[in-house]
Amino acid sequence: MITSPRLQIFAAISAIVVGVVGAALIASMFGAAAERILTVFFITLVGVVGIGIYSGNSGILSFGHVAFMGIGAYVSALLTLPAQLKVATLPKLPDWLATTEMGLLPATVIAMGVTALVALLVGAAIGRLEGSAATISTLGLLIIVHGVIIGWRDVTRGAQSFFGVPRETGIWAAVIGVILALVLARLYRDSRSGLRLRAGRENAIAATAVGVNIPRERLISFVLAGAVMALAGALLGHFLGAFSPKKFFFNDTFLLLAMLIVGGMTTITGAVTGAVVITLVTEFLRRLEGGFSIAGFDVPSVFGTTQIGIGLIILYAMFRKADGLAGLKEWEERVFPKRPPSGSAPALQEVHVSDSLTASNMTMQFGGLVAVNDVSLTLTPGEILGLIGPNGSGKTTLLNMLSGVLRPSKGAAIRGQNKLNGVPAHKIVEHGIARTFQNIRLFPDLSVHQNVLVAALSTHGGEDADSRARAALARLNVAQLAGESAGTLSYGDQRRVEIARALACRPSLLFLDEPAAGMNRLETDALMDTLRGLTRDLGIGILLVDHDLTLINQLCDRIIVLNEGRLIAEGTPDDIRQDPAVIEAYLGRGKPGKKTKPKNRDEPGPATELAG
Ligand SMILES: Nc1ncnc2c1ncn2[C@@H]1O[C@H](COP(=O)(O)OP(=O)(O)OP(=O)(O)O)[C@@H](O)[C@H]1O
Repeated sequence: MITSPRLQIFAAISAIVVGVVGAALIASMFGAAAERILTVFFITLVGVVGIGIYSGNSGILSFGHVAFMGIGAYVSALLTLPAQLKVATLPKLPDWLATTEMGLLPATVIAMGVTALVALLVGAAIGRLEGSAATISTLGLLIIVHGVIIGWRDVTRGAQSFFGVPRETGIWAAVIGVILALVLARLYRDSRSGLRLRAGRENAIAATAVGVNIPRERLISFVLAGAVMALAGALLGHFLGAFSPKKFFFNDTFLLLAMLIVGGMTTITGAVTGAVVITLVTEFLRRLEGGFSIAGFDVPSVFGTTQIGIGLIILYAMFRKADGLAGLKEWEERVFPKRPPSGSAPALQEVHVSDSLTASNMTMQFGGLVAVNDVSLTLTPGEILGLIGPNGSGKTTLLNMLSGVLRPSKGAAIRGQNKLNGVPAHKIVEHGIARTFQNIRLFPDLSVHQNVLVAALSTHGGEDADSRARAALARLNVAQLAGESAGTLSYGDQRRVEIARALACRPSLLFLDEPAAGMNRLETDALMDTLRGLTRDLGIGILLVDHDLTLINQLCDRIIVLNEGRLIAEGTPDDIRQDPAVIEAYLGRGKPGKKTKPKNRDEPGPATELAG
C-alpha cells in the first residue's frame, strides 16, 4: 500500500521516466563522450539513491553501503566473465562457477539477490544499534568487506585489477537501472514500511508506542538499499570492464554521501539534486585542476581542487541548508499538496473490551532513587482515572512502566488475562493501550495526516487504517490541518494531533500525560469536552496525568495521588480534596522548602486549586 496521494506518485514516476529518457536522448545527440558521462552519472545516481533508501528513511548515516556495491560488482562479474578467462586467471574457482557464463541481466539479478542476503545478515545486527553506534558499525562493514575482497584472492584476484569483465553497460542499461532505482526508492518511501521507518527516524519512542517495530523496518530498508547498491555495482563493473577493491572504498563512499547530504537525505528529489550539483561542480573543477589562465594570469595547478570544492559545498549546505538543497519534501509534495479530506468523516468505533488494567506493586529504581515505590492501580474502559502529585513524584515514570517504555524494577501489570511485563514496547498497543507524552512527541517532519495514519497502519493489522485516521483527526478537530507538517503547529494543536494519533490505534485505554500543558483556558475546556466524549460515547478508559487540578477535578471519576514515588491517596475528587495527606503533600505543611500558604489571599494556592 502506498500512503501518499496517487497524484503525487503519478507525477513523481512520470518525471523520473521523462527526465531520464529525455536526458539519454539528448546525450545521444552529442555523441559517445556525452553518453559515457551520462552513463556514469546514472550509475552514480543509483548508488546515491541506494544509500538514501536506508540513510534517508532511517536517519542513520551509512558508510557501509558502498561495500554492497562492491559485492554486486564482483558477484555479477564472476557470472559474466568468459569461462576461458576464468579458467586461465582464477584456476581455483569451483567448477560450477568457472563454467558459468551468463548475460548482464541474469547476473545482475543474482548479484542483487546475493547482496540482499548478505545485507539481511549484517542488517539484523546493525538494526538494533542507535545513533552514532549504528553509523560507526556501517564503517566497520565497509572495512570488513574491503578486507574480505582483498583477502579472497582465489575468487577476486585480491588487490589486483579484476579485468576482462564484458563491457555490457551502455546508456540504455543505465537508463533502465536508474529508472528502476528511482521508482523503487520513491515507492518505498511512501510505502507502509517506509512511512513507519520515517516515523521512527523522527521519534523512536513515539513510533514504538503506536506499534512500529523499528528494528524490523530498518532491516527491510537496509536489505532493499543493499540490493539497489548491488545494481549500481553490477552496472559500474560492466561499464568499466576492470576494477579493483579500491573502487568500492572510502573515495566513492565520500562522494556518494556528499551528494546525498548536499541534496537532502530524506527525499528522492534531494538525491537527484545532490548528484547533479556535485557532478557538475566536480566536472568543472577537474578541468581546472591542471592549472588555467584567466585574464592573462596563469593559475598554477592545485592538487585536490575537486575534493576541496566538494568539501566547500558540504560546508555551504550545512550552514545554509542543513536539510539539503531540496529540503524535506519531494517536489511533487510541494506542487500537489495533500488536501484536507472533504465530506463527512467516519466515526470512531465504540470499545467492546471490558478488561481492566491491573498494576500491582509497581516499583522503579534509578540507581539510588526509587522514583515509583510499590504503587498499585486499576483502570477500566469507560472511566477516567486522574493521576496527580507534585513535581518529581513519579507520575510519568509510572506511565512509562505501564506503556512498556520502562521495564519495572518490581511489580506486575496485567491486562485481562495477559501479563504486560516483558511485552516489547511496540506490542503494548496490541493490548489496547495507547498514549501521549509529557514532552510532545510528534513526527515533526511528517504531515499531520501521516502522523495519524502511521499509527492506524501499525495497529489492528492496518485494517481500515485510512478511515480510522480520518475519524481520529475529525474527533480532535484537526482534520483541516491534515496536510500541514506536524512540527509547524501551535502547542495546542500538536497536543490534539498527538491524542488523535493515539486514538487512531483504536485503543480501549488511553494514557494522557499532561494533555492540557501549553493550552489556554478555552482550549482546555474544549479538550475536557472531547475527553468526556471519548469515555461517554466510545467507552474508552483514560489515565490522565495533569497539574491542572481544575481539569482533573471536573473530569475524573477517581483520582490517585503520588508523593515521592508512593501512592498516598485514592478516591473520588471529593475524597481527595479533603484528604489530609494530599493537602500536606501539596502544601508541604511543616516541611522546609515547600509553600505553607499562598503568597497573598487572591492568589490561588494549591489548596484552592485542589478545591477545583
Ligand atoms: N530515566 C530516568 N533516569 C533517572 N531518573 C529518572 C528518570 N526518569 C525520571 N527520573 C527521576 O524519577 C523521579 C520521578 O520523575 P517523574 O518524571 O516520573 O515525575 P513526575 O511526577 O512525572 O514529575 P513532573 O510532574 O515534573 O512531570 C524524578 O526524581 C526524576 O528525576
